[in-house]
Amino acid sequence: MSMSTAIAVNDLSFSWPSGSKVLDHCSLNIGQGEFCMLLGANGSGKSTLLRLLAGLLQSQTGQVAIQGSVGFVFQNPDHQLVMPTVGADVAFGLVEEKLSFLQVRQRVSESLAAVNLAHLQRRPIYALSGGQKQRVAIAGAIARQCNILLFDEPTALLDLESQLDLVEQVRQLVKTRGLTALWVTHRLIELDYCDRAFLLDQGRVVDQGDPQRLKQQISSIACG
Ligand SMILES: Nc1ncnc2c1ncn2[C@@H]1O[C@H](COP(=O)(O)OP(=O)(O)OP(=O)(O)O)[C@@H](O)[C@H]1O
Repeated sequence: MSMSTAIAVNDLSFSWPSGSKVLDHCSLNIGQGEFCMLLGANGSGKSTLLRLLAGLLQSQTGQVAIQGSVGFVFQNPDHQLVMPTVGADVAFGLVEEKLSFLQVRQRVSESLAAVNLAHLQRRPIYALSGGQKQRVAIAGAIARQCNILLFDEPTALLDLESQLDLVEQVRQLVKTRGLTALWVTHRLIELDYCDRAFLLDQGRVVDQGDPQRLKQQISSIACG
């Protein structure tokens, strides 16, 4: 079966002006409809890679090809939710698009329903749990019709129950809507939810494939 490529990274390198090399001839491919995870030690270049994919940073050498539009979900939702209420925040992401009032209302309610938050549309952001805030950020990306979702340690601030709720929800969204997702994590239990995983070390993909194999390998390194 051939699968079309949603994210292609080819021989990508990136250094900060200070000279430290963060990505070093990094390559990976992700097919449309895949839920992939990216693992690696602190400083291995995971966040930098996501920022290059999202166009928030420019690479010096190598290529990035993205089929579609990218939505980004950060570790701390308080850095990305800007409006006072749930519905207003999702609508705010649509200001650049030429939509009628009714179209905006439709997109907001449809995207909140997709993350099971339809009942919280009028709720102030400050009154949400961490997991609910992350779902508002995801609804924002869905409202903008992003087909590629990048997650930078989205569960780092969540307790175990909300962590597993979120990753399960993202898996369902990816599978029911044919989205593509790349999810950075340090929490190995989350590997149970993805299709494929990549291990980054010193700015290069050093291993990739079956998440359960990678999980065993990483936990044996961590314990050994
Ligand atoms: N704005 C910046 N200027 C200079 N160096 C930076 C900047 N941002 C990150 N770095 C450095 O780039 C390297 C890679 O950082 P990056 O955040 O991509 O790693 P990471 O794998 O996401 O790590 P973590 O798991 O800790 O989030 C680190 O050594 C970091 O100190």
